[in-house]
Amino acid sequence: MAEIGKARRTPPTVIVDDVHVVYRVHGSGTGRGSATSALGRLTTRRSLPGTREVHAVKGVSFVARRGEAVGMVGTNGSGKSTLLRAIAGLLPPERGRVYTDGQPSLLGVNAAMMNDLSGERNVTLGCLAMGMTPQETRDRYPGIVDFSGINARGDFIHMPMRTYSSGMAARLRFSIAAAKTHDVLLIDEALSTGDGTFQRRSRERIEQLRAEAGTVFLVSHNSATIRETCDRTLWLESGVLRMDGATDDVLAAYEDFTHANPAPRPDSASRPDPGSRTAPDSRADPDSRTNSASRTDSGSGFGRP
Ligand SMILES: Nc1ncnc2c1ncn2[C@@H]1O[C@H](COP(=O)(O)OP(=O)(O)OP(=O)(O)O)[C@@H](O)[C@H]1O
Repeated sequence: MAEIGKARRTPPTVIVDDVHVVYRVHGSGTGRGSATSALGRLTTRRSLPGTREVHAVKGVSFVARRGEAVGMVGTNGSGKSTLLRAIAGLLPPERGRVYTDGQPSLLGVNAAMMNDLSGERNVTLGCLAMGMTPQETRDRYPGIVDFSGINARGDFIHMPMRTYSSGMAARLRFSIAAAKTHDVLLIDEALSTGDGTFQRRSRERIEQLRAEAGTVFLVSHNSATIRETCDRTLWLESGVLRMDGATDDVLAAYEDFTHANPAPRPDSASRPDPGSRTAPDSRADPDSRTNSASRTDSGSGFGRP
């Protein structure tokens, strides 16, 4: 477990101890089965015949400390988002434990917002959901709208969110989440959306959040973003933590790896590496997925949503 320089002296905020996360994908079996047989499987914890398991995170351990911004890199399907969700307490580990000091907040580009409601209503709901009082919500509202830049080209904040571009929606989501000081803020690719100006503002806000004693995790495929934001980086590959260290060292090793192992071209998609990727159809149908929840071993520090 690598720990970086001066951060070693500050208290830990996240301890990930030998965490494994397994997805169970149902739907490749032949019939639906009876209620009695389903009940039997529940009580004996046997899987449905035809259930596929995806071992997305395999024995990952590390400690993150107050004031650190930790990048997370890895090729597609390497387990970065899954690990973030496990740290956020949204996916129970199959094995191992996650301990957090304070409430982790996951900010992903897919975080739920109400598309039929206006940006304004979403800001209010988001602030209340993060635990702000109605008065705090009213006080922060103008700052959030300003930060997002949503109104730069007209009065979009009063329009339904479904009229926003994906970049605008991501900016508003980031602005809502960044309005609060988080103990542990988990950001999944949020900075890669939005224009250059917004990305710069986001980086500055992450710096402030760090200074305000939080810990920030940032998943991104953009090495420049990771380099500018994080001084420590974790590299995940096929669910395994391959490297944990200073960002420059980890990115150099990761970039060597991706040059030596370029991503498969679309015409070779018919020959996937069965060890590293799930068949695409298992991600396509949300109803066919069940997250492994047979055993919840996560630490007591979690506030479950
Ligand atoms: N809900 C799910 N059900 C089944 N398998 C899943 C689910 N979500 C992710 N997976 C699988 O788990 C593995 C890790 O996926 P994950 O999304 O964590 O990777 P990632 O590193 O974030 O990928 P990317 O960089 O493409 O966003 C992949 O094999 C993926 O297909």
